Amino acid sequence: MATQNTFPALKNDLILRAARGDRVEKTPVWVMRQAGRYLPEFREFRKQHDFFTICRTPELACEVTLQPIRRFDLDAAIIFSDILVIPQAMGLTVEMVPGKGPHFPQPLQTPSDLARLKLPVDVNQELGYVFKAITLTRQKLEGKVPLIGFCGAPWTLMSYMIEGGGSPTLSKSKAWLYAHPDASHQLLQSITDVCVEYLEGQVAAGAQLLQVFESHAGLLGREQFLQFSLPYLKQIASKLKANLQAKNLPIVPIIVFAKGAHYALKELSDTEYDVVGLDWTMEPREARKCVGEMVTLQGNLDPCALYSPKEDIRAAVKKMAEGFGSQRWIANLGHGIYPDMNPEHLRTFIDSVHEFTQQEN
Ligand SMILES: Cc1c2[nH]c(c1CCC(=O)O)Cc1[nH]c(c(CCC(=O)O)c1C)Cc1[nH]c(c(CCC(=O)O)c1C)Cc1[nH]c(c(CCC(=O)O)c1C)C2
Repeated sequence: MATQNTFPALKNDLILRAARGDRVEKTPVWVMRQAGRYLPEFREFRKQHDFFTICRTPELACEVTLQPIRRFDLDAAIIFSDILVIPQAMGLTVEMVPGKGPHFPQPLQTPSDLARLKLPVDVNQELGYVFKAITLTRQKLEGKVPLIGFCGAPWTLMSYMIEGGGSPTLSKSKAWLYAHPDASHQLLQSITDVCVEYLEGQVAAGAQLLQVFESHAGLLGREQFLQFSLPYLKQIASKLKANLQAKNLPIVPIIVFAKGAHYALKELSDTEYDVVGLDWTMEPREARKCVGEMVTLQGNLDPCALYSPKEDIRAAVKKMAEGFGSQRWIANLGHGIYPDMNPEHLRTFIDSVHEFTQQEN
């Protein structure tokens, strides 16, 4: 059974308090894709190392995770990895094509292809490299900020496994939902089982907060989301928390980020997730009215707002802070930061969150 390592004492627990709904003296902030191509030091590093080699080598993944923490006053680190390590663990080949993104040379085409998946997955064997990276990074962070672990949600991973890469319509994977609902549920359940064990392993390795990325929720309508996404998201949170408790591991807070699922915000808040992430299309006050007071919200500045001059970024952050209020909020962008963004504009975003949310006493 997994046992917890000992780690340096945590000096900044703002994000953990905000996630649990405890009082904070200022709003914590982190940014999706904060370790990545917009940083010149990451681009330099990538010239020397292949993407999945970085993910699979704990020392390299740790170094890249720490890059944004050295530069900015962030309140959390997120382990460098990718959501597509789960499809790899299930036996599919995934390549990262520079400048293009992920590519599956042999995606799933028909339900008979499910037989190609290597099931059940031995998570420790296939994904143990992520656990090692987490443990090393937690040590190297020296308690400066908490470390976030993550995974892709079942529908988002299923869609990559069928589309074979990014797709503007997801028409092939959505076709499965309508033409092969039973095979779709079978695949979604297999992915869910891996997600639960994978997140548990991340906590055992030292992750202090988790995020589940349902990046492709927006292309599902409400009906399809309630049928093919939400039940699996719910299963992940409830089974994970039960397993953590049974194994005497820390019951860490979990964030669900279902991009584009404005149509199911209430349902998302009625789950065992502690935090609901918002994309930039949702209005903070409306979202708060919809979800009530018992859940923390995360988000949600339009990432493209970082293209504006610094003064406008500050004004946008001030407005966002007024909308969310001072408690039960984790500041973030409404999706990941883009590769061509100026890191100094990200600094303005981070510093103005702290400036505008600092409490008097
Ligand atoms: C959390 C995370 C992810 N990827 C990376 C991280 C690292 C940690 C961090 O956030 O800093 C590194 C991470 N992952 C990738 C990169 C760039 C690859 C490179 O360096 O060449 C980086 C830094 C590659 C990647 N991997 C993926 C894409 C998107 C492709 C598409 O358009 O469909 C891309 C471009 C899949 C992916 N990967 C991820 C998501 C969920 C978040 C989101 O919605 O953006 C998704 C959808 C999650």
